[in-house]
Amino acid sequence: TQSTRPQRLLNAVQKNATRGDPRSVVKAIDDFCRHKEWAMNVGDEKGCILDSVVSEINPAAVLELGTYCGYSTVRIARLLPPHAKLITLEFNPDFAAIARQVIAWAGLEEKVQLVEGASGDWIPKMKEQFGITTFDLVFLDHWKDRYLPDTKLMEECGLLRKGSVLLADNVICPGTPDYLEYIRSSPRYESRYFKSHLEYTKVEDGLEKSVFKG
Ligand SMILES: O=C(NC/C=C/[C@H]1O[C@@H](n2cnc3cncnc32)[C@H](O)[C@@H]1O)c1cc([N+](=O)[O-])cc(O)c1O
Ligand SMILES: [Mg+2]
Repeated sequence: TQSTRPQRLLNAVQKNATRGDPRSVVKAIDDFCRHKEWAMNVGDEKGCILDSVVSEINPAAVLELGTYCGYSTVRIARLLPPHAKLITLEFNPDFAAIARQVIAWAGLEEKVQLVEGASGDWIPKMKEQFGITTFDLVFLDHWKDRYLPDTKLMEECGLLRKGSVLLADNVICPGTPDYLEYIRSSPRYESRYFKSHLEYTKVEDGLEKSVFKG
């Protein structure tokens, strides 16, 4: 049977990265995507901005929307303090299966809870299912038309506190115009755009960092 790109990405990790070494897993995926097959990971350039935001917040509770192959899951989880938790939502079972193996190869299973399902279904269940009060950081990287409805849902479900940070990928390419319009005009957020490039290309893209004011 024909392999899929996520399967070939996992093979590259298992071939080129060292078990238990998250940095080598990140490097193996970036090398694969830069030299073999492009894939929609946040990538190394925007990944450095993601790293700096995670390190600055030092979050205890992180939510990632859209795991895909687990690249940003590994990038974030490798920086988390002990006992911190990253919950990542992925509704495609094939992608979830690959991501679980990438996360395991990095040795980060203890810090990551991968939940198979749709963000719209799971956001309302975060408190009861995982004992979450609020998230310190949310990384949005799923379907771009879901950023706004899911942000409103997180507000309604009381998952954001004064100081919670939303970090959104792809606000330029492919673009999330309705989300940007909302978050930049809302008095409840302080937003800042981090200009960068679409992963592994010279096309402009960037991350929008928004702090919830409560
Ligand atoms: O389309 C992009 N990302 C969408 C990512 C989607 C991923 O999140 C999951 N998902 C979606 N809604 C979900 C709801 N709930 C759970 N998982 C969900 C999908 O199963 C997929 O694994 C994208 C595209 C480009 N690009 O250059 O074209 C570049 C990027 O960096 C991108 O992130
Ligand atoms: Mg993205």
